[in-house]
Amino acid sequence: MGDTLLNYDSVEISFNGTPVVHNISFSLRPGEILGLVGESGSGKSTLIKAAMGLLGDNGLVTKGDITYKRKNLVDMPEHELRSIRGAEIGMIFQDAGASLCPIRTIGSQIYESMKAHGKITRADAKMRAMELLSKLNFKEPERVWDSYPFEMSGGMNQRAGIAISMLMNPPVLFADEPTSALDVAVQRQVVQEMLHVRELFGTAIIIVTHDIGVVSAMADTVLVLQNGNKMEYGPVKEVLEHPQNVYTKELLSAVPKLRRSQN
Ligand SMILES: Nc1ncnc2c1ncn2[C@@H]1O[C@H](COP(=O)(O)OP(=O)(O)OP(=O)(O)O)[C@@H](O)[C@H]1O
Repeated sequence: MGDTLLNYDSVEISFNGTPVVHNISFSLRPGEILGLVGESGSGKSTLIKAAMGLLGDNGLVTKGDITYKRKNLVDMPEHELRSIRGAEIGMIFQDAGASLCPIRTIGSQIYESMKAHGKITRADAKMRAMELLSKLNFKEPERVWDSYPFEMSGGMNQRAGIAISMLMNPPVLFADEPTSALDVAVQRQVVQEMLHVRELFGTAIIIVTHDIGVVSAMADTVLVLQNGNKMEYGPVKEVLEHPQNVYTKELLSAVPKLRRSQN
């Protein structure tokens, strides 16, 4: 697996000494989109938080390794992890609007986050942001820059959140339930934007979702989790068309909301 970017090898994660994620292995190649699916509490968020060193005080990777570009993230000191987060591995969450500061414009927040990663003037930050927002087909990039989060719809905030996380051009993007707070039409726009990001920048994406429809619309590979255990893992077509176990079949019985053919 020469060109693997991110690799989970026999990972166990525990909270307060009790394992909640068991023996999980998978890998992510440049430009690959992996769907991480499973019901609430199955360990999806915990798996991606572990790579970022965001498990909190009582959470720990108790077995196995998580490597990014061959560096082990599991025992990496916090100051090194900080330089990985954002610049190497970008993150977007369920509700970008809520994670944006309500009393500052999107433009100020973009400028702040770019300044945190290196010296840049406000004018240069704005230029880079305008360029990126245009590439991602935002109709009025200037308006996004000048808006407060409450002035934009949930879908626009989510799309802006994705664009902001791409300003550093990270090779990997973690998207934790990025569509679940949105209605179906807007979900489709967010899925389109993530596909566009992959197309433009070759970004590898792990999308955490409980929506098999989102997985079938955008993922190349899928990992199905139940109670912290790997139920299935493989190419999306194979897993969705020929699920091997009852749990996956049950998940699939929910009507997919999005399909590749509708995009
Ligand atoms: N900080 C924590 N302290 C203790 N237990 C935790 C903590 N965070 C998660 N857990 C436990 O780890 C398990 C996996 O949780 P996790 O949030 O990763 O699931 P999930 O699949 O992402 O669920 P959801 O879809 O609801 O976000 C659950 O049993 C949860 O209770």
